Amino acid sequence: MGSLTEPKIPVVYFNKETLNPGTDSWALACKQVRHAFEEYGCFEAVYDKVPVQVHNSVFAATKDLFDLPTETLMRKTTDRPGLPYTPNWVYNPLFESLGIDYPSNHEEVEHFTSVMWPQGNEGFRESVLSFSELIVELYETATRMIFEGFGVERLHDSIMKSTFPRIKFAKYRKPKEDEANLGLRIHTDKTFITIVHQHEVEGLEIKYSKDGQWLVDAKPSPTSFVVFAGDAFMAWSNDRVIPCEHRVVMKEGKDRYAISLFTYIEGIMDIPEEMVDDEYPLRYKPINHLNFMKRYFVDEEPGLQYSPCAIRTFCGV
Ligand SMILES: O=C(O)CCC(=O)C(=O)O
Ligand SMILES: [Fe+2]
Repeated sequence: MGSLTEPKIPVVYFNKETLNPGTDSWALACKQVRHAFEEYGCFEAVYDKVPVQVHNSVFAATKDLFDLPTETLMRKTTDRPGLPYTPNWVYNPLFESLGIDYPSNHEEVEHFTSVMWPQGNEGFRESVLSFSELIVELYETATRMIFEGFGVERLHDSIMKSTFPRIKFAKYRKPKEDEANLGLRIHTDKTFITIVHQHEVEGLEIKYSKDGQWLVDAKPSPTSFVVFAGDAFMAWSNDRVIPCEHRVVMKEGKDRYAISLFTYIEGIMDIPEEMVDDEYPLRYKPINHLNFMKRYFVDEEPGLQYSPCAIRTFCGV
């Protein structure tokens, strides 16, 4: 007999009850996020701390950004690895994205804003800072829950100290009549954790790795944030968590915008001993995540960044 409910990614509520470490609701949420990561490699966080006006103004800022000429968007804003600007290139012709490192840091956002708008753009800077503070806080809380769920809360503070966050603004232009409607081809993220926040137009599709079926994706909403385990998290968890493949399909015939927080780990990331046992013997060497990024985003063919699990080749034992 078929299931009566649609296959969905798990939903975890981040609200007054669950956000209180030490309470039963917190402990339950820790179990839920661990289960979601082990089973699906992702979950939807329903997070009501982002006021609707912050949601609206950061997406208005995103539209302003992509209205700038391509030559402006190509300007150098950072020396850190990865691809700060991804133009509409051959792999994903509808997609372009641009990132800001340490997006809740005032100087970093000011620097980015002054490169894009030498005359200044206070509206952009302030909307990005207000939104980033909240999404970075969500990353910290979600990671705290995940670590507690796996019994490695002792490592949380050091991961936070070495986290390098980058916010990525993405625009997917609506396909022309003779164009395919694939916005972003199927991939896993090269991050430690990714949090995706969508604006109005749907399109994110997520695959359930255990049986390969496409899950009902999280619909855009000001309170919806999809938390993905990236390839570096897979290595850190010693393959207990397998990142889910996902893609963007443009179904609504409209331009689409999304903002994601991508996190990377600076320095050497060891595989915690708690992740290793008879069922999961050690599968990875300690990882320099940023070197992995350099290799797969800068030196190599850009297409390699979509190949799932490149991290196994990079640092598998
Ligand atoms: O736009 C989205 O909803 C997802 C973006 C994404 O998967 C990515 O940039 O890695
Ligand atoms: Fe992704």
